[in-house]
Amino acid sequence: MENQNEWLEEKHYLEHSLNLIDYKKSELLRKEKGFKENAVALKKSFWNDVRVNLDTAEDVDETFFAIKQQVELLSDSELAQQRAFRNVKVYERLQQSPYFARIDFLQNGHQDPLKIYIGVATLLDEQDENIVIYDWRAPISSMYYDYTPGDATYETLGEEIHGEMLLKRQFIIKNGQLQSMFNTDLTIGDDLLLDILAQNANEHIRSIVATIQAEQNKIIRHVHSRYLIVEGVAGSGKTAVALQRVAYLLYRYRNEMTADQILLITPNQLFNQYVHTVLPDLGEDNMQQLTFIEYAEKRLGRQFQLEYPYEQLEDLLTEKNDAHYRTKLSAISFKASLHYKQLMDQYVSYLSSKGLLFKNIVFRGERIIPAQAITEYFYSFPFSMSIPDRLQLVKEWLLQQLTKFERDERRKEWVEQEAELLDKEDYSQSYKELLYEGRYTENSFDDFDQERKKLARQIAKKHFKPLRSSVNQLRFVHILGMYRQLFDLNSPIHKELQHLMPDNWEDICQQTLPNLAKRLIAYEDVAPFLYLQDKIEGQQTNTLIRHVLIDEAQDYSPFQLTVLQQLFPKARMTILGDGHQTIHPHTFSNPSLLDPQLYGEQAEKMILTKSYRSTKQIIQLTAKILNDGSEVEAFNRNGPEPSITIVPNELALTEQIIQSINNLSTKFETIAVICKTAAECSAVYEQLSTQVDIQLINHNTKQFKKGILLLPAYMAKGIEFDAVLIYNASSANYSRENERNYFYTACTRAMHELHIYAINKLTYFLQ
Ligand SMILES: Nc1ncnc2c1ncn2[C@@H]1O[C@H](COP(=O)(O)OP(=O)(O)OP(=O)(O)O)[C@@H](O)[C@H]1O
Repeated sequence: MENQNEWLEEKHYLEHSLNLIDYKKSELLRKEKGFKENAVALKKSFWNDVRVNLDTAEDVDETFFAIKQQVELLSDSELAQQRAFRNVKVYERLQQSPYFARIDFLQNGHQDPLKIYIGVATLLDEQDENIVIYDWRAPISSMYYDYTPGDATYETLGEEIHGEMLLKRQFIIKNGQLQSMFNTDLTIGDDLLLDILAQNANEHIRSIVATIQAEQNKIIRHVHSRYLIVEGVAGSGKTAVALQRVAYLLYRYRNEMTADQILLITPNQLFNQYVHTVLPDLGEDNMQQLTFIEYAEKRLGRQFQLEYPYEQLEDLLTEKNDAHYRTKLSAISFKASLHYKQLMDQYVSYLSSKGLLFKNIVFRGERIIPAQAITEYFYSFPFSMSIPDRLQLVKEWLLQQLTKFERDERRKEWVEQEAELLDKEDYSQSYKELLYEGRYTENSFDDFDQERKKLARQIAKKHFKPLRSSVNQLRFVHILGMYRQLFDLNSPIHKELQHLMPDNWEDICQQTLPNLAKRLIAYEDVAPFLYLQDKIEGQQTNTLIRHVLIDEAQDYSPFQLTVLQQLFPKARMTILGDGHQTIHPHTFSNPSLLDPQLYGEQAEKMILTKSYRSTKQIIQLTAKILNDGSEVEAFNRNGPEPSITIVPNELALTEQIIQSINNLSTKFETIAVICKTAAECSAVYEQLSTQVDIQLINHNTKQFKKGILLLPAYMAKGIEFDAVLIYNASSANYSRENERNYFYTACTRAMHELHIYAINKLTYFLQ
């Protein structure tokens, strides 16, 4: 009976909330309509309300301010309309499921407990006085995630509030209907979590707002240190937590920070799509998302060809020759290290007094300012001036020189010839300009002369424009030449910096120079190249970004971190990763971004040891791959034992895989066949695509649909699937110790079932 009463009481509260949401939404729609009409009216009457008078300087000022005022009115009105529109969307979301939990809290010293209903946004009553639903990010809501009924505390405005949690209740509300509710003694009801984790995989990661775990809640709400490092085992919710954290920061700093001031650095475009729906689901605008190589492309892509991270990986994973493999690996590791940064710093200080390289300035095939002259001018300034400051002066000087050259060119024959070839339009344009300048009188003797001069000026200016623009962009500085110079064993720099170079520097030079000769910047050279460019041309910064989150941080090098720190000097950072999933070679034998020592005293580290993605059986098997005694705590969810099948040849392997896909398709929506490389995927696709409907995923894929997928392990990074089939985990295919993490990453993508196949002999990672 008591239960029946509680059910009715909750149904009543839900009804009341839904009515209130309806009322608030219609009020807002009414207001939004008003804002819209206002904006339209303002646009219509814009010029009626502005008296344009440009007679005197005062009139110009007055006109300017009148226009400015109108623009401000219009943008206020449009902003209010946008805000209202966004809030309507929030109400629409609340209409589906207004809240997911309730806690009753009796604060020490108070008489009556407070009933706190928790949802994805705040809902106030008609008078906007009382809170009907609390936002999950409100300080008081924190207790839902942190405590079981009993003593509970939360912090608000720097003060700790103590009391007792009398009730903790969870609801499942769908389409505005109360479907179930249950009181719980556990921090977050295991049953609800189990239910959620047992669901099928999705094309997008889901919001975990109703089931955030206490250890995750700490990360989401942490605001004290500049750098927050989160090291968590595979499937522990790092990505999910990162997204909830963004939503939390947007709420907590709602008057100071907007979504476009937060940047999530991701491994690839596929991952970008995988995560991009969570914030809108939580009622927030999306943050910016960027991959490191995309940033580098923006800076260097027009002048150079860049090697992409997947290309570097493919290259190494397919390298059969052990000696080549070792050399490549050691070059990559060194270039990712802070030793290399030190070498680069020394190099830059060397360049301050000699060795800076410039390009000749060439006009119409003729060298008009030789590089040597630029060098002399540059080094005529005191060495105490920074290189970027001196370059600014060189730039000004070059622009002046170009003005002189431009003036001389006007009198040259090629200009006259070009003037004769001009069409009517150019003539009439120059005629109009002369009239405007008052130099064309229509009855003066020198009108023709004036026009000729004007055209000559125009032609010369047009031809010098690209040159000016490249001088303005400091293109006369030969960054590639200077980077190349570093690897020239005959250059004096080699002697100067030899003490900072590793023993195999000669091998490194041999590997690097052919690429640079082709204007190809290898992935391991990208961050150092950008670093050198910034040291010479001046630091590029983005001070707008206030928070940077780096997901899969184990795959970034210390050098890349330096570049990012310098690029975003005002940003705090959340760095999330798992050392066991390090797959990019530049991070081998370098300090990990998950090491707080890289950041000094401003860093705090939190650890997540429990995995939520996979069944207990999958976690037990994948933990064996690690082979270093690390513990992965499994959430208690059971499923079938993973299988390991050894087959004699490729034909048998294809048969087995097809059979398995057919079986699994009856239970699951997303099944992934994971190969080692894209090259292997292409070959397998040939065999499988004739028999099953399979999507081949490669580095160009931006989105995947539910179904059967075929992809290399590095593309599966950060993503998960109902069932995973590992294609050929043979000892021949996975034989290098460096590939252990790679193999682990592939296997840990499975949520419910994992099936491993190998030709002849299983990789020793699983023996
Ligand atoms: N508190 C939670 N409630 C519900 N689901 C959760 C929770 N925490 C994690 N999950 C689920 O566990 C799965 C793994 O989460 P996520 O991808 O964020 O883990 P990860 O640590 O980033 O994994 P990896 O490092 O292996 O890529 C996701 O399906 C996520 O929704």
